[in-house]
Amino acid sequence: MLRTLVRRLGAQAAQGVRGYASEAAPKKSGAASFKPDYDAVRKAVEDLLESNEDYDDGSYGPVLVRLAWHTSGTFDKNTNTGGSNGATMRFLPESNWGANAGLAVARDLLEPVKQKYPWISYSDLWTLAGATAIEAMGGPHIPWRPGRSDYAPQNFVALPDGRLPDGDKDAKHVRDIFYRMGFNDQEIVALCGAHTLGRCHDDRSGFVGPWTNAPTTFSNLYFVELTENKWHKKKWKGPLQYEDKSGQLMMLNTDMWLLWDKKFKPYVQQYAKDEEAFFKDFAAAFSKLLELGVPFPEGSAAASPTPNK
Ligand code: HEM
Repeated sequence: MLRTLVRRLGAQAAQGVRGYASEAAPKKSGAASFKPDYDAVRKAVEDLLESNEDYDDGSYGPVLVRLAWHTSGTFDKNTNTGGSNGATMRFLPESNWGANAGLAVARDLLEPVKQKYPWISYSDLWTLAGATAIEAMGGPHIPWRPGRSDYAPQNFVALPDGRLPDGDKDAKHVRDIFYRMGFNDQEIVALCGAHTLGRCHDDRSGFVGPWTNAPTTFSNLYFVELTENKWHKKKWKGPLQYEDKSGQLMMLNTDMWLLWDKKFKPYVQQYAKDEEAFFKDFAAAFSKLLELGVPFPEGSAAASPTPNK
């Protein structure tokens, strides 16, 4: 029964992979002198960020950060499954999960970079693109190292849906999801500070609006808004979300729970006051997120090919 299921999912996976470049390993000829240039990949990603001024708030940065997070946030420490290794979001059913709605934009955006630098795995590319976007939008340096590989469609086992968080749920749900990945309360709050970027789209998640008035700049503004603004339930037919008096800014129920929960709240308050602490904690937690479940060679510490400038 299990075997049939795996086979069926494998077949779906093969459908889901259509349209992506084949898994090209670094060319063997001249392999001795081949040195992957990750800085060139970073540069190619940076060039894409503001390549379309009509897209959202003028930057693809936020959706690239969401791709890096969703490809990594499937990790389950108890079964050691999920995570960025394998880039399984290329395949059905994960590519079609409701939680991943809209991420085809980010995956397709990166496709020309993959074509130009075929030696990089999708899993390294997607995570490096997220780290690059954070830095390019004014955020901290994110320690990143290569080493992820892509599963061939026939070798991959589909993950169960439901590993990513739902915005209309409470603190227990948030803890269930992030503890499963191996994060603690402080890391959870730091990571959710990424909502300083980007916006919700009604045709993706069903929610609408940005969390801050500067959604293409990485800052601690999300925590400032959360603590200093006044939030009330939005009156509409859509899913439960909160809005401020202006009606321009929003918070998800899970965002509000960071403020309402006694153990989360001190970190929200700290990060609202101290951007440096937020940057430091975010960089550590985001780097950890991108590495969950990746079988790096022993002894290779997280390090970026582009050191902090
Ligand atoms: C309780 C945890 C979380 C929940 C429930 C949640 C939920 C959501 C939802 C519903 C959206 C809107 C998607 C859309 O309509 O386009 C969103 C966007 C976003 N999320 Fe989260 N998220 C969570 C944690 C995180 C984390 C940990 C990160 C990164 C470290 C992150 C980064 C982002 C970014 C950057 C966007 C904006 C994407 C864009 O503008 O296209 N989120 N999130």
